[in-house]
Amino acid sequence: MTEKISKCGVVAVLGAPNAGKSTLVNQLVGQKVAITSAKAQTTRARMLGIALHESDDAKTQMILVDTPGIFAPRRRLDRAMVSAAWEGAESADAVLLLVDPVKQRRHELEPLLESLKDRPERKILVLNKVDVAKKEPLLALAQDLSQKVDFAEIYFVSALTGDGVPEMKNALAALMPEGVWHYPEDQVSDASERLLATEITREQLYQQLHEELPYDSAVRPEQYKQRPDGSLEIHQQIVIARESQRPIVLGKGGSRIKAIGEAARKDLSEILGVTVHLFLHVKVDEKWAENKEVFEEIGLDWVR
Ligand SMILES: Nc1nc2c(ncn2[C@@H]2O[C@H](COP(=O)(O)OP(=O)(O)OP(=O)(O)O)[C@@H](O)[C@H]2O)c(=O)[nH]1
Repeated sequence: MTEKISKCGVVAVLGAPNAGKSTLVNQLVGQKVAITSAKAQTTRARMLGIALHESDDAKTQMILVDTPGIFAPRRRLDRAMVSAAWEGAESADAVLLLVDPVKQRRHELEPLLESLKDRPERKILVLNKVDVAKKEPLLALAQDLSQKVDFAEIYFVSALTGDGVPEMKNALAALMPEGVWHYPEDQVSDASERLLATEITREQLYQQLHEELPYDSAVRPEQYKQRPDGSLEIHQQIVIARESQRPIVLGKGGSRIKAIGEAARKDLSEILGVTVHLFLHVKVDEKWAENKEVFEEIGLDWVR
């Protein structure tokens, strides 16, 4: 029996906020590594997912860079998100542009298309959400976008149901260069557990507070330690910008924060495969978004 060729490469996943990048990365990896939510701009940290692919002649490791949604930055926090996105796309072997054909406003894609145009990597256009999109406008959009950028391939998928994803994954794997794997076979993400844990809590904040959640909130890791029985004790701080936001997060008699903590704890226990004890504390810090230390803790570089 001949040995299979080893291949390894980086795929940058670009797209507007809410296009479904995190859902797609999770689908390609086969488990939850990036958080998803119905609210735009959820992805703050640059998270990696690692997808494996095997064909008749090759075993391929694809390092997926799940970039934060790209949009015109104003605040420092937003600028850091955008800078992290482009850093992710810097040395990729393929760039995948993911578009939500239902909600995406065409003109808002313009800056992204413009910057993609001259990039040297192979570019792949992926139109997402085919489970809810109508066929004719979808084809028209594909045609329109490929007039602007020279896409090597175009795929129609549903990141949610997985429809069309295996075909797209085959094509991506074929584009990866020969080389040794960068990560061990069982590793699915390079995000540290500490950071992943705060992302899980933040996902619950989004899900349970819906529109009431102040945009300028963050979850900071405080303590992360293993107890002698092997279980994990995790303390996190939910930072909000104003005292008036505290009752929203706490809920009546603390019921909200309790539900948030309970759901996050369950999710974390499942993902990490150990019993988790999660403690959440609410802190008011008007200036947290101007604090370098907080930025670094939540996995962002400090940009001016
Ligand atoms: N119907 C449908 N919904 C989808 C599909 N893919 C993603 N979604 C939904 O679209 C919303 C956004 O998905 P995310 O994966 O969080 O999007 P994102 O691009 O990572 O968003 P940011 O973190 O804001 O950059 C979620 O409610 C998903 O469930 C799909 O194929 N079909």
